[in-house]
Amino acid sequence: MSRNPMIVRTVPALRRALDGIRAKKATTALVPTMGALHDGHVSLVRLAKRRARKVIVSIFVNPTQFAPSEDFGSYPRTWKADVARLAAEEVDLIWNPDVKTMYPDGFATRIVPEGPATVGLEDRFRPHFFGGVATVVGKLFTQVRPDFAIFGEKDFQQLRVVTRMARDLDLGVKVIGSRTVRERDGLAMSSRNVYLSPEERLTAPVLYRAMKESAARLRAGDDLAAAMAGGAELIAKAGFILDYFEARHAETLAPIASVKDGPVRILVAARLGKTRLIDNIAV
Ligand SMILES: Nc1ncnc2c1ncn2[C@@H]1O[C@H](COP(=O)(O)OP(=O)(O)OP(=O)(O)O)[C@@H](O)[C@H]1O
Ligand SMILES: CC(C)(CO)[C@@H](O)C(=O)[O-]
Ligand code: BAL
Repeated sequence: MSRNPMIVRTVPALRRALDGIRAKKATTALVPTMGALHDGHVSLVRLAKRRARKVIVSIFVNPTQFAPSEDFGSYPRTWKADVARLAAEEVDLIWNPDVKTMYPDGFATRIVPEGPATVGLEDRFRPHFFGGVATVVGKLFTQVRPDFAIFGEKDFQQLRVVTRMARDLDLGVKVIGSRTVRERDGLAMSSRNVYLSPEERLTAPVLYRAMKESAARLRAGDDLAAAMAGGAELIAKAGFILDYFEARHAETLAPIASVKDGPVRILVAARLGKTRLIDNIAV
């Protein structure tokens, strides 16, 4: 079955659509995306449907989370295919503002997250990133005012930062994390995977294999530094340029010295040719 979602592009049209939904006292869940949808995004939509009666998906490639040297201009844009996928999932509303709608002339306000979840990892290599994400997600939450918002664990640090922001600013949104969907060979699905050459695509699952190997060593009682160095070496040998390969506390994202320091998550970011991939797993 397939049902065409309503598509809105201006704030007044969004308000009218949401008034209609709220008049029916329906609960709402928002799935923020940058489009180029894949099965990972679809899994978020399906979780949203289980949580709420009405599902809103935003599609907006947010310029403020890209550095000038990054891929904002070339980021994959697949509008028609995205709408077809969301129709097949019977999504109710697509919120698709343009850049001028989100950032009108004179826009001069930013949400700057701080605290342990923002220390290191992505923030070290993309220092502009969480300010851009928090600002746009803060706007999306105030525009849509959903009961729930679904984010993927694939972007684990983002999930933690957004959860904290929603609480800190009393945005009234319950942020829910959804597990990472992988290709059959373990590679985490990502819109940027289309950048990989056929040869790089064969190498890319090494990230997941390295995390699994380090996790197994940690579970077997290996020293944390040694287990992490082993994983990092595998990744470098496969031809990646490693940004980070770290074990952190799964809740606070604080650095840890031993697996006894709490539930542990391994997080990785590495570049293969011109493609930067990130991933993480629980230990
Ligand atoms: N493989 C996946 N499994 C589960 N959720 C995912 C997956 N990939 C992305 N998501 C989630 O989808 C939401 C939208 O992400 P986005 O549109 O940036 O897609 P992406 O595939 O992560 O793209 P990118 O290549 O830019 O990282 C985010 O909450 C993200 O964590
Ligand atoms: C949350 C998000 C939609 C904000 O632009 C983006 O960072 C993403 O797609 O993960
Ligand atoms: N999925 C995270 C969005 C970004 O890398 O810009």
